[in-house]
Amino acid sequence: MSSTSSSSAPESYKGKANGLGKAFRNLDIDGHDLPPSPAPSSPRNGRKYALATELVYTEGNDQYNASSVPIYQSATFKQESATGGAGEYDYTRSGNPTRTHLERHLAKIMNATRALVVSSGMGALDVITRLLRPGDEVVTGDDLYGGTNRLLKYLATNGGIIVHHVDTTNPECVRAVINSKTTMVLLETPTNPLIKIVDIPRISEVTHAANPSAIVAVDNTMLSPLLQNPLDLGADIVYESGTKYLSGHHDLMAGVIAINDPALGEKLYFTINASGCGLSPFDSWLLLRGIKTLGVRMEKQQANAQRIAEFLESHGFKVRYPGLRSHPQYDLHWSMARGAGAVLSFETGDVNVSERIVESARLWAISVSFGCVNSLISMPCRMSHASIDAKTRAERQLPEDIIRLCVGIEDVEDLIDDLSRALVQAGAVTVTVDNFRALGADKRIGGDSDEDLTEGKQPAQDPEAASVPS
Ligand SMILES: Cc1ncc(COP(=O)(O)O)c(C=O)c1O
Ligand SMILES: N[C@@H](CCSC[C@H](N)C(=O)O)C(=O)O
Repeated sequence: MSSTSSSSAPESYKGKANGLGKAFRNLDIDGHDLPPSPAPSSPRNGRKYALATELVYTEGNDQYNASSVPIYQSATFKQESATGGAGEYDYTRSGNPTRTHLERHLAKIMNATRALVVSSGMGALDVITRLLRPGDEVVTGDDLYGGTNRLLKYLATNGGIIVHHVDTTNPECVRAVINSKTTMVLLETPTNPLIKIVDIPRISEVTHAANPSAIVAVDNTMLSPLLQNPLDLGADIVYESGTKYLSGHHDLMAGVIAINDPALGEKLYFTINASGCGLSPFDSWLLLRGIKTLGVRMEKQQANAQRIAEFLESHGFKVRYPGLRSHPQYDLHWSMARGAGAVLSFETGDVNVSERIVESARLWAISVSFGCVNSLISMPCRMSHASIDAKTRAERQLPEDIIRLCVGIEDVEDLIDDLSRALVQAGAVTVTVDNFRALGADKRIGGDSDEDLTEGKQPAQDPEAASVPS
């Protein structure tokens, strides 16, 4: 698909077959190893299609040949006899045909032998962390989604788990804390919200060498299976918030877990059935529907994100986005992923200025989350990461002024216009006749002078008084 030939991709990468030679390597195409289902979603002819095709291609054996998998909106399924005559399904907490169909479809596109779907991304992490026992040690990053940090803190406080937050961009920092009690290494890449890149293959290698029974779990929410397959890179578990790119419309909550090890799959399934967090039939149907447009949505979203990132950088902002060559881990990112995604963050140097930008935007909705078709703007320290206390945020060097942009599928010129207006209105830029430049930009780039930048000129505060150069 054309996301592979995006202008952000390194030259050496362009023209590669989207990693699909590797994708589906572990696919059980006939479904023999998958849990039984009345609704197969793998092609019966066994043919592997390109990922963009597989996203939309499903097969079922519905009695009426329904093109859209039916929603089995039933809590119970009648049995044929009272004694051990359990059919394929008995109770929706334990299993439901719509959910199974979705799980098989996800296993296919996540290049896993088994996928499981639960009621939210945090629900997925909750299921995964129930593999831990008191005294176990977890190694994780120092830049993590706030909710992930919160759950780990809860487990450290109440569950007897020891959690090490280290700089996971440096595999040596991970190696330094791994010991025989390390049972899990939990990674995000790109991280939320600092967009740091973590070397999944290297950390998996280091972890498994130090402790072969330790599990490497990767949160792939930022990229989705369209752009990165952590299981192919050495991870043991991949999980995602289906609330984001997989569904794409912010109309449902879901979490997805994918694995290749059947024994691990059984343990995770046990927890889902025992705790009752399996995804409902209606949300399973809705998520399946969303997945079918993942390819086109992501392609447009990341093309827009690339333009926005370049726009902000060209006006002197410090931008974090792996599609920019200035990203310090650009090569590492592209060695693992097939695209840069559509989340970026930038800094203004002033929390109040950032707040004004966010509040001045009109097209960009002030909202947490990402992956939606609509563009969103947020201040992570006040919103998605507010559950990390201010002291910890400071220790982990999370800039209070950071603004996160989650780019949607709108017309990119409209997005740039709206952002430009918000920057001017917020006084985040110095405006000249035909340009504008981030305040403090020249200090950041080592005093480079800019012909267009008038020394000492006051930033425009009045939106109506400022025209918006592009
Ligand atoms: C990277 C990441 N992982 C996991 C989650 C949790 O997902 P959910 O909101 O679906 O519980 C989120 C956001 O909420 C996230 O940003
Ligand atoms: N109030 C919520 C905040 C959810 S943040 C959602 C998303 N992961 C993001 O990064 O924007 C909470 O406390 O969890």
